[in-house]
Amino acid sequence: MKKVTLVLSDGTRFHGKSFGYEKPVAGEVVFNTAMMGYPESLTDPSYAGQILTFTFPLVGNYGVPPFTLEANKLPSFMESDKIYVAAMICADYSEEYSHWNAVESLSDWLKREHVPGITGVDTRELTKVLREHGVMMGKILFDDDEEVPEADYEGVNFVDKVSCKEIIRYNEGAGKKVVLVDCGVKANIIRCLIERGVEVVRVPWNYDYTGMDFDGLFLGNGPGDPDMCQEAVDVIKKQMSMSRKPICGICMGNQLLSKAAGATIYKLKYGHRSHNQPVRLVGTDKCYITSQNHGYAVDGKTLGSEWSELFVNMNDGSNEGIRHKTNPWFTSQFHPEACSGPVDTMFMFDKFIEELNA
Ligand SMILES: NC(=O)CC[C@H](N)C(=O)O
Repeated sequence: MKKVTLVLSDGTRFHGKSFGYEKPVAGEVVFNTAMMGYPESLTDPSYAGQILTFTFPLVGNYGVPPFTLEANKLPSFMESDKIYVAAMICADYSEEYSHWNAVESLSDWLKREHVPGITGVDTRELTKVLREHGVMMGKILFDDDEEVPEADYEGVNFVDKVSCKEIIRYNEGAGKKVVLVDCGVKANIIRCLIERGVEVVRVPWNYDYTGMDFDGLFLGNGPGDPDMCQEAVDVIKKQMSMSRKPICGICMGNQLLSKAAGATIYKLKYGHRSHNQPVRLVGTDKCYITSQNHGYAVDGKTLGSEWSELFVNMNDGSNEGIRHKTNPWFTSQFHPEACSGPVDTMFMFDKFIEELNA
């Protein structure tokens, strides 16, 4: 295994060994504390532009599932059609694997998709650095004097890079029609809607759907800074001024609806990326354990007077969703579709379908 170095923007260096594709890359270095789910995380388009550190030490031991498509054309085991992270980092890569659906090793997959992977890194120390300093840009170098393509995270419109370019329809003629705004949507969000018997019309992130014939609007997840997506916010505002059709949003969807509701966005120090984020349903003592992957947050205090917070994070008090006081418009910052992670908040989809049929 070739030696490789991660250099953070503050100059901190971490050394490890390469087990993926060998090319220098740069990206925002983030960490996820989940214990499993690397096929789903690596293919989650919300990680575009980021170097993902897995804090759970052992990675690769259950291999990689095949890229097969279901009848509805969604990938059976992945969250999209390819790996979106710029690179991945772990402490102890296992080339040996065992799992009922594994067809290749993580190393072979990364190499085939031209994505670097580093093992042997002290990921506890790296995570401490990121927690204390906040997330930072980083470079992965195979030789010390290597030229790395320049990369930025802030100020880049990653959504435009990963969104579909044309309308895609699922479950045509099924019944109620849902417009799904694709900011980089995960497959399981689409699957959760299809399973509930609706037709899904997936549109590009900046598409003006307000003139279309549909019953409800769904705003999906996506990478990068929501402030880069003003075009999407303007269409949401237009839609809200025209009708009170149900609207639901997840993650980036929460941020975009909140912006349309007048709220401002700020960057979290090191984000929420894990399977065990506790959120409280506002006005109750009910707490849910949720799957999350986000670096930005809604400032709940800046929401318009017609809106209130729906969920708050029990670790840091940050916003985890909003609701309109009279119209069926609501969101979550967490991922009710899981994939991977706990499925305790699937009721978000049921609630949306209930509103469609109300
Ligand atoms: N998963 C998402 O939709 C993430 C939203 C946004 N890119 C953030 O980091 O906050």
